[in-house]
Amino acid sequence: MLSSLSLTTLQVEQVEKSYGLKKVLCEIDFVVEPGQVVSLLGQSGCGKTTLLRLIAGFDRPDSGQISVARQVVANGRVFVAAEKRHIGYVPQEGALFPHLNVYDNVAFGVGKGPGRSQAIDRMLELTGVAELRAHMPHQLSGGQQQRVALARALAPEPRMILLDEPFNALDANLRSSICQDVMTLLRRIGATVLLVTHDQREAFISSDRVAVMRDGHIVQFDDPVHVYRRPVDVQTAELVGGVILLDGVVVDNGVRTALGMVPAANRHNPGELAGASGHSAAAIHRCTGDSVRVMLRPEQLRLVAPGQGAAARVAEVAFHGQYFSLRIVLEPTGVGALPVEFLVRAHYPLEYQVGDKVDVRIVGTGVLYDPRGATL
Ligand SMILES: Nc1ncnc2c1ncn2[C@@H]1O[C@H](COP(=O)(O)OP(=O)(O)OP(=O)(O)O)[C@@H](O)[C@H]1O
Repeated sequence: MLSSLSLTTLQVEQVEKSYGLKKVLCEIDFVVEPGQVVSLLGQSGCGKTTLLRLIAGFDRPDSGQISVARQVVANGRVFVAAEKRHIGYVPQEGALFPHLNVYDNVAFGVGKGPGRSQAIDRMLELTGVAELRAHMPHQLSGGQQQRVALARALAPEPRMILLDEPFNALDANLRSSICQDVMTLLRRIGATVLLVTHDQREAFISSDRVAVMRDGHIVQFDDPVHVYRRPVDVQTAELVGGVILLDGVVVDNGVRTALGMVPAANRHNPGELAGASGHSAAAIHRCTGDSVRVMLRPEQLRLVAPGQGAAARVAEVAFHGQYFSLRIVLEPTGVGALPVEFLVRAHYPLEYQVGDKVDVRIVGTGVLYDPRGATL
Protein backbone atom coordinates (compact mmCIF):
# COMPACT_ATOMS: atom_id res chain seq x y z
CA MET A 1 0.00 0.00 0.00
CA LEU A 2 1.39 3.36 -1.11
CA SER A 3 4.87 1.89 -1.46
CA SER A 4 5.28 3.55 -4.87
CA LEU A 5 5.10 7.00 -3.28
CA SER A 6 8.39 6.61 -1.48
CA LEU A 7 10.37 5.68 -4.59
CA THR A 8 9.60 8.65 -6.76
CA THR A 9 11.96 11.37 -7.93
CA LEU A 10 10.68 14.40 -9.81
CA GLN A 11 13.11 16.11 -12.15
CA VAL A 12 12.31 19.36 -13.93
CA GLU A 13 14.93 20.50 -16.45
CA GLN A 14 15.03 23.86 -18.23
CA VAL A 15 11.25 24.04 -18.52
CA GLU A 16 9.75 27.08 -20.26
CA LYS A 17 6.16 28.09 -20.87
CA SER A 18 4.48 31.11 -22.48
CA TYR A 19 0.87 32.06 -22.94
CA GLY A 20 0.76 34.19 -26.10
CA LEU A 21 3.56 36.71 -25.79
CA LYS A 22 3.73 36.39 -22.01
CA LYS A 23 6.54 34.18 -20.73
CA VAL A 24 5.17 32.54 -17.59
CA LEU A 25 7.98 30.07 -16.78
CA CYS A 26 11.68 30.56 -17.53
CA GLU A 27 14.46 27.97 -17.23
CA ILE A 28 12.79 26.07 -14.39
CA ASP A 29 15.25 23.51 -13.09
CA PHE A 30 15.02 21.49 -9.87
CA VAL A 31 14.81 18.00 -8.41
CA VAL A 32 12.52 16.63 -5.71
CA GLU A 33 14.16 13.59 -4.15
CA PRO A 34 12.09 10.55 -3.11
CA GLY A 35 10.12 11.26 0.05
CA GLN A 36 10.95 14.97 0.04
CA VAL A 37 8.44 17.75 0.52
CA VAL A 38 9.20 20.78 -1.64
CA SER A 39 7.20 24.02 -1.62
CA LEU A 40 6.77 26.40 -4.52
CA LEU A 41 6.51 29.75 -2.75
CA GLY A 42 5.74 33.02 -4.48
CA GLN A 43 3.30 35.83 -4.94
CA SER A 44 0.14 35.57 -6.99
CA GLY A 45 0.80 35.29 -10.71
CA CYS A 46 4.45 34.17 -10.48
CA GLY A 47 3.74 30.87 -12.25
CA LYS A 48 3.27 28.32 -9.44
CA THR A 49 0.03 26.77 -10.70
CA THR A 50 1.27 26.74 -14.29
CA LEU A 51 4.31 24.73 -13.21
CA LEU A 52 2.17 22.31 -11.21
CA ARG A 53 -0.14 21.81 -14.20
CA LEU A 54 2.81 20.98 -16.46
CA ILE A 55 4.02 18.38 -13.95
CA ALA A 56 0.53 16.91 -13.54
CA GLY A 57 0.18 16.65 -17.33
CA PHE A 58 -2.74 19.10 -17.72
CA ASP A 59 -0.62 21.25 -20.04
CA ARG A 60 2.56 20.94 -22.15
CA PRO A 61 5.84 22.79 -21.64
CA ASP A 62 7.13 24.76 -24.67
CA SER A 63 10.61 23.36 -24.04
CA GLY A 64 12.58 21.48 -21.41
CA GLN A 65 11.91 18.12 -19.85
CA ILE A 66 9.95 16.67 -16.92
CA SER A 67 10.67 13.19 -15.53
CA VAL A 68 8.80 11.28 -12.82
CA ALA A 69 10.46 8.22 -11.28
CA ARG A 70 13.24 8.64 -13.89
CA GLN A 71 10.75 8.26 -16.77
CA VAL A 72 10.38 11.19 -19.13
CA VAL A 73 6.75 12.36 -19.06
CA ALA A 74 7.18 15.56 -21.10
CA ASN A 75 9.77 16.94 -23.52
CA GLY A 76 9.88 17.94 -27.20
CA ARG A 77 9.03 14.40 -28.34
CA VAL A 78 7.24 12.74 -25.41
CA PHE A 79 3.97 13.68 -23.71
CA VAL A 80 2.48 11.22 -21.24
CA ALA A 81 -1.21 11.98 -20.55
CA ALA A 82 -2.18 13.09 -17.03
CA GLU A 83 -4.04 9.88 -16.18
CA LYS A 84 -1.00 7.78 -17.11
CA ARG A 85 1.44 9.73 -14.92
CA HIS A 86 0.07 8.31 -11.65
CA ILE A 87 0.35 11.66 -9.91
CA GLY A 88 -2.12 12.66 -7.18
CA TYR A 89 -3.42 16.21 -7.45
CA VAL A 90 -5.20 18.13 -4.69
CA PRO A 91 -6.57 21.35 -6.20
CA GLN A 92 -7.41 24.59 -4.40
CA GLU A 93 -10.42 24.11 -2.12
CA GLY A 94 -10.46 20.35 -2.63
CA ALA A 95 -13.02 20.39 -5.45
CA LEU A 96 -14.90 17.27 -4.32
CA PHE A 97 -17.66 15.93 -6.56
CA PRO A 98 -20.74 17.52 -4.95
CA HIS A 99 -23.14 14.73 -5.95
CA LEU A 100 -20.98 11.91 -4.49
CA ASN A 101 -20.65 11.05 -0.81
CA VAL A 102 -17.27 10.82 0.91
CA TYR A 103 -16.80 7.11 0.15
CA ASP A 104 -17.63 7.51 -3.53
CA ASN A 105 -15.42 10.57 -3.85
CA VAL A 106 -12.46 8.60 -2.48
CA ALA A 107 -13.36 5.53 -4.56
CA PHE A 108 -13.60 7.56 -7.78
CA GLY A 109 -10.12 6.98 -9.20
CA VAL A 110 -9.46 3.55 -7.70
CA GLY A 111 -9.34 0.80 -10.33
CA LYS A 112 -11.62 -2.24 -10.10
CA GLY A 113 -9.95 -5.33 -8.74
CA PRO A 114 -9.44 -7.43 -5.65
CA GLY A 115 -8.78 -5.48 -2.48
CA ARG A 116 -10.49 -2.35 -3.84
CA SER A 117 -12.83 -1.74 -0.92
CA GLN A 118 -10.10 -2.54 1.65
CA ALA A 119 -7.83 0.00 -0.05
CA ILE A 120 -10.53 2.68 0.12
CA ASP A 121 -11.31 1.85 3.75
CA ARG A 122 -7.64 2.09 4.66
CA MET A 123 -7.38 5.49 3.02
CA LEU A 124 -10.48 6.77 4.84
CA GLU A 125 -8.93 5.58 8.14
CA LEU A 126 -5.53 7.03 7.36
CA THR A 127 -6.92 10.50 6.68
CA GLY A 128 -9.31 10.38 9.66
CA VAL A 129 -12.58 10.60 7.70
CA ALA A 130 -13.83 6.99 8.01
CA GLU A 131 -16.78 8.03 10.16
CA LEU A 132 -17.88 10.54 7.54
CA ARG A 133 -18.06 8.02 4.71
CA ALA A 134 -21.79 8.53 4.08
CA HIS A 135 -21.69 12.34 4.31
CA MET A 136 -22.11 14.56 1.28
CA PRO A 137 -19.44 17.26 0.67
CA HIS A 138 -21.75 20.13 1.72
CA GLN A 139 -22.13 18.46 5.14
CA LEU A 140 -18.38 18.67 5.82
CA SER A 141 -16.26 21.43 7.35
CA GLY A 142 -13.48 22.97 5.26
CA GLY A 143 -10.85 20.89 7.05
CA GLN A 144 -12.81 17.65 6.57
CA GLN A 145 -13.23 18.43 2.87
CA GLN A 146 -9.47 18.85 2.52
CA ARG A 147 -8.86 15.48 4.20
CA VAL A 148 -11.31 13.80 1.83
CA ALA A 149 -9.64 15.51 -1.14
CA LEU A 150 -6.32 14.17 0.10
CA ALA A 151 -7.77 10.68 0.57
CA ARG A 152 -9.14 10.82 -2.97
CA ALA A 153 -5.75 11.86 -4.37
CA LEU A 154 -3.89 9.14 -2.41
CA ALA A 155 -6.33 6.27 -2.96
CA PRO A 156 -5.15 5.29 -6.48
CA GLU A 157 -1.61 4.93 -5.01
CA PRO A 158 0.00 7.73 -7.02
CA ARG A 159 3.74 8.07 -7.52
CA MET A 160 3.75 11.55 -6.04
CA ILE A 161 1.35 14.18 -4.72
CA LEU A 162 0.87 17.75 -5.95
CA LEU A 163 -0.95 20.11 -3.61
CA ASP A 164 -2.15 23.43 -5.07
CA GLU A 165 -2.75 25.85 -2.19
CA PRO A 166 -4.85 23.16 -0.52
CA PHE A 167 -5.45 25.10 2.70
CA ASN A 168 -6.48 28.41 1.14
CA ALA A 169 -10.15 28.18 1.97
CA LEU A 170 -9.54 27.55 5.68
CA ASP A 171 -9.40 30.28 8.27
CA ALA A 172 -5.99 31.16 9.69
CA ASN A 173 -6.09 29.03 12.89
CA LEU A 174 -7.52 25.93 11.26
CA ARG A 175 -5.17 26.38 8.35
CA SER A 176 -1.93 25.86 10.24
CA SER A 177 -3.23 22.89 12.27
CA ILE A 178 -4.71 21.13 9.20
CA CYS A 179 -1.52 21.85 7.27
CA GLN A 180 0.57 20.25 10.01
CA ASP A 181 -1.78 17.23 10.23
CA VAL A 182 -1.73 16.62 6.50
CA MET A 183 2.02 17.00 6.26
CA THR A 184 2.58 14.63 9.19
CA LEU A 185 0.42 12.07 7.39
CA LEU A 186 2.24 12.51 4.08
CA ARG A 187 5.60 12.17 5.83
CA ARG A 188 4.46 9.02 7.61
CA ILE A 189 3.69 7.34 4.32
CA GLY A 190 6.92 8.66 2.77
CA ALA A 191 5.19 10.60 0.00
CA THR A 192 7.12 12.74 -2.48
CA VAL A 193 5.24 16.03 -2.37
CA LEU A 194 5.20 19.32 -4.23
CA LEU A 195 3.16 21.98 -2.41
CA VAL A 196 2.15 25.29 -3.97
CA THR A 197 1.67 28.08 -1.48
CA HIS A 198 2.00 31.83 -1.12
CA ASP A 199 2.19 31.46 2.66
CA GLN A 200 5.75 31.50 3.94
CA ARG A 201 4.83 29.88 7.27
CA GLU A 202 3.16 26.98 5.48
CA ALA A 203 6.22 26.52 3.26
CA PHE A 204 8.60 26.58 6.22
CA ILE A 205 6.56 24.22 8.43
CA SER A 206 6.05 21.66 5.69
CA SER A 207 9.12 21.52 3.54
CA ASP A 208 12.57 20.05 3.18
CA ARG A 209 13.27 22.54 0.41
CA VAL A 210 11.59 25.77 -0.65
CA ALA A 211 11.62 26.94 -4.28
CA VAL A 212 11.10 30.70 -4.18
CA MET A 213 9.45 31.81 -7.44
CA ARG A 214 9.29 35.28 -8.93
CA ASP A 215 8.16 36.33 -12.41
CA GLY A 216 8.42 32.80 -13.76
CA HIS A 217 11.88 32.10 -12.33
CA ILE A 218 13.02 30.05 -9.35
CA VAL A 219 15.23 32.61 -7.63
CA GLN A 220 16.25 30.39 -4.70
CA PHE A 221 15.97 26.65 -4.07
CA ASP A 222 17.14 26.00 -0.56
CA ASP A 223 16.27 24.60 2.83
CA PRO A 224 13.83 26.77 4.81
CA VAL A 225 16.41 28.01 7.32
CA HIS A 226 18.69 29.27 4.55
CA VAL A 227 15.80 30.92 2.71
CA TYR A 228 15.00 32.83 5.91
CA ARG A 229 18.51 33.49 7.16
CA ARG A 230 20.31 33.97 3.85
CA PRO A 231 17.78 35.05 1.26
CA VAL A 232 19.15 35.49 -2.23
CA ASP A 233 18.06 39.13 -2.44
CA VAL A 234 16.06 41.74 -0.55
CA GLN A 235 12.81 40.88 -2.35
CA THR A 236 13.10 37.28 -1.18
CA ALA A 237 13.98 38.46 2.32
CA GLU A 238 10.78 40.52 2.38
CA LEU A 239 8.67 37.68 1.01
CA VAL A 240 9.59 35.37 3.88
CA GLY A 241 9.67 37.61 6.94
CA GLY A 242 10.19 40.96 8.61
CA VAL A 243 13.19 42.87 7.36
CA ILE A 244 15.34 45.68 8.73
CA LEU A 245 17.43 47.27 6.02
CA LEU A 246 20.31 49.56 6.84
CA ASP A 247 22.58 51.52 4.54
CA GLY A 248 26.20 50.87 5.36
CA VAL A 249 29.82 51.07 4.33
CA VAL A 250 32.09 48.04 4.48
CA VAL A 251 35.10 48.48 6.75
CA ASP A 252 37.70 45.95 7.89
CA ASN A 253 35.71 44.14 10.53
CA GLY A 254 32.11 44.59 9.42
CA VAL A 255 29.78 47.26 8.12
CA ARG A 256 29.36 50.74 9.60
CA THR A 257 25.68 51.64 9.89
CA ALA A 258 23.36 53.89 11.84
CA LEU A 259 23.10 51.05 14.37
CA GLY A 260 26.87 50.97 14.79
CA MET A 261 29.17 48.24 13.51
CA VAL A 262 27.27 45.26 12.17
CA PRO A 263 29.15 41.99 11.80
CA ALA A 264 28.21 40.86 8.33
CA ALA A 265 28.27 37.92 5.98
CA ASN A 266 27.40 37.54 2.37
CA ARG A 267 25.11 34.77 1.23
CA HIS A 268 27.85 32.44 0.15
CA ASN A 269 29.65 32.44 3.47
CA PRO A 270 29.77 29.14 5.25
CA GLY A 271 28.71 28.94 8.88
CA GLU A 272 25.87 30.25 10.98
CA LEU A 273 24.93 33.90 10.95
CA ALA A 274 24.66 34.22 14.72
CA GLY A 275 27.82 35.57 16.30
CA ALA A 276 30.49 37.65 14.67
CA SER A 277 33.03 35.10 13.52
CA GLY A 278 36.26 35.53 11.57
CA HIS A 279 34.86 34.20 8.32
CA SER A 280 32.57 37.21 7.96
CA ALA A 281 35.36 39.71 7.84
CA ALA A 282 37.33 37.59 5.36
CA ALA A 283 34.40 37.18 3.01
CA ILE A 284 33.49 40.84 2.89
CA HIS A 285 37.07 42.08 2.80
CA ARG A 286 37.00 42.44 -0.97
CA CYS A 287 34.12 44.91 -0.63
CA THR A 288 35.93 47.27 1.78
CA GLY A 289 34.87 50.88 1.18
CA ASP A 290 31.76 49.86 -0.79
CA SER A 291 28.30 51.11 -0.02
CA VAL A 292 26.03 48.16 0.78
CA ARG A 293 22.69 47.32 2.30
CA VAL A 294 22.61 45.18 5.41
CA MET A 295 19.60 43.01 6.16
CA LEU A 296 18.68 42.02 9.70
CA ARG A 297 15.64 40.14 10.98
CA PRO A 298 13.60 41.96 13.68
CA GLU A 299 14.44 39.32 16.27
CA GLN A 300 18.11 40.23 15.88
CA LEU A 301 17.53 43.55 17.63
CA ARG A 302 17.50 43.78 21.42
CA LEU A 303 16.60 46.71 23.59
CA VAL A 304 19.37 47.05 26.17
CA ALA A 305 20.44 49.28 29.05
CA PRO A 306 21.67 52.81 28.23
CA GLY A 307 25.24 52.90 27.00
CA GLN A 308 25.20 49.35 25.66
CA GLY A 309 23.96 49.99 22.11
CA ALA A 310 22.83 52.64 19.64
CA ALA A 311 20.70 55.41 21.17
CA ALA A 312 17.03 55.39 20.16
CA ARG A 313 13.59 56.16 21.45
CA VAL A 314 10.23 54.40 21.55
CA ALA A 315 7.87 56.13 19.08
CA GLU A 316 4.85 53.81 19.28
CA VAL A 317 3.63 50.75 21.15
CA ALA A 318 1.02 48.30 19.78
CA PHE A 319 -0.46 45.34 21.66
CA HIS A 320 -0.92 42.12 19.63
CA GLY A 321 -2.03 39.71 22.36
CA GLN A 322 1.01 37.42 22.50
CA TYR A 323 3.46 40.30 22.22
CA PHE A 324 3.89 44.05 21.84
CA SER A 325 5.45 45.69 18.82
CA LEU A 326 7.48 48.79 19.47
CA ARG A 327 8.33 51.27 16.76
CA ILE A 328 11.86 52.38 17.52
CA VAL A 329 13.48 55.46 16.01
CA LEU A 330 17.25 55.82 16.13
CA GLU A 331 18.78 59.09 17.29
CA PRO A 332 20.50 60.75 14.30
CA THR A 333 24.20 59.79 14.08
CA GLY A 334 25.19 61.27 10.75
CA VAL A 335 25.57 57.77 9.26
CA GLY A 336 22.83 57.06 6.74
CA ALA A 337 20.89 59.93 5.21
CA LEU A 338 17.39 59.14 6.45
CA PRO A 339 15.98 58.65 9.96
CA VAL A 340 16.11 54.94 10.73
CA GLU A 341 13.13 53.27 12.34
CA PHE A 342 12.00 49.70 12.76
CA LEU A 343 9.70 47.44 14.73
CA VAL A 344 10.90 45.35 17.67
CA ARG A 345 8.86 42.75 19.52
CA ALA A 346 8.65 42.76 23.32
CA HIS A 347 6.75 40.55 25.76
CA TYR A 348 4.57 41.15 28.79
CA PRO A 349 5.23 42.81 31.21
CA LEU A 350 6.29 45.70 29.03
CA GLU A 351 9.08 47.83 30.48
CA TYR A 352 8.78 50.66 27.96
CA GLN A 353 6.38 53.38 26.99
CA VAL A 354 6.17 55.91 24.18
CA GLY A 355 8.91 58.52 24.47
CA ASP A 356 11.34 56.35 26.49
CA LYS A 357 14.98 56.45 25.53
CA VAL A 358 16.40 53.01 24.84
CA ASP A 359 19.55 51.52 23.40
CA VAL A 360 19.47 48.98 20.60
CA ARG A 361 21.96 46.18 20.10
CA ILE A 362 22.33 43.71 17.25
CA VAL A 363 22.55 39.99 17.85
CA GLY A 364 24.24 37.88 15.18
CA THR A 365 25.30 39.00 11.73
CA GLY A 366 23.61 40.91 8.96
CA VAL A 367 23.44 39.77 5.35
CA LEU A 368 24.97 42.02 2.73
CA TYR A 369 23.41 43.09 -0.53
CA ASP A 370 24.45 45.65 -3.09
CA PRO A 371 22.64 49.00 -2.96
CA ARG A 372 19.94 47.67 -5.35
CA GLY A 373 19.18 44.79 -2.99
CA ALA A 374 20.82 42.06 -5.07
CA THR A 375 23.25 39.41 -3.87
CA LEU A 376 26.84 40.49 -3.45
N1 LIG B 1 -4.40 29.48 -19.60
C1 LIG B 1 -3.80 30.66 -19.51
N2 LIG B 1 -3.84 31.56 -20.51
C2 LIG B 1 -3.23 32.76 -20.43
N3 LIG B 1 -2.53 33.17 -19.36
C3 LIG B 1 -2.46 32.34 -18.31
C4 LIG B 1 -3.08 31.05 -18.32
N4 LIG B 1 -2.83 30.43 -17.13
C5 LIG B 1 -2.08 31.32 -16.42
N5 LIG B 1 -1.85 32.46 -17.12
C6 LIG B 1 -1.05 33.61 -16.67
O1 LIG B 1 0.20 33.12 -16.26
C7 LIG B 1 0.68 33.81 -15.11
C8 LIG B 1 0.97 32.80 -14.01
O2 LIG B 1 -0.25 32.25 -13.55
P1 LIG B 1 -0.30 31.12 -12.42
O3 LIG B 1 -1.72 30.75 -12.21
O4 LIG B 1 0.65 30.05 -12.78
O5 LIG B 1 0.27 31.93 -11.17
P2 LIG B 1 0.26 31.53 -9.62
O6 LIG B 1 1.62 31.87 -9.12
O7 LIG B 1 -0.21 30.14 -9.45
O8 LIG B 1 -0.82 32.55 -9.06
P3 LIG B 1 -1.91 32.35 -7.85
O9 LIG B 1 -1.09 32.27 -6.59
O10 LIG B 1 -2.72 33.61 -7.95
O11 LIG B 1 -2.69 31.11 -8.15
C9 LIG B 1 -0.38 34.82 -14.75
O12 LIG B 1 0.01 36.07 -15.30
C10 LIG B 1 -1.63 34.28 -15.44
O13 LIG B 1 -2.49 35.34 -15.78
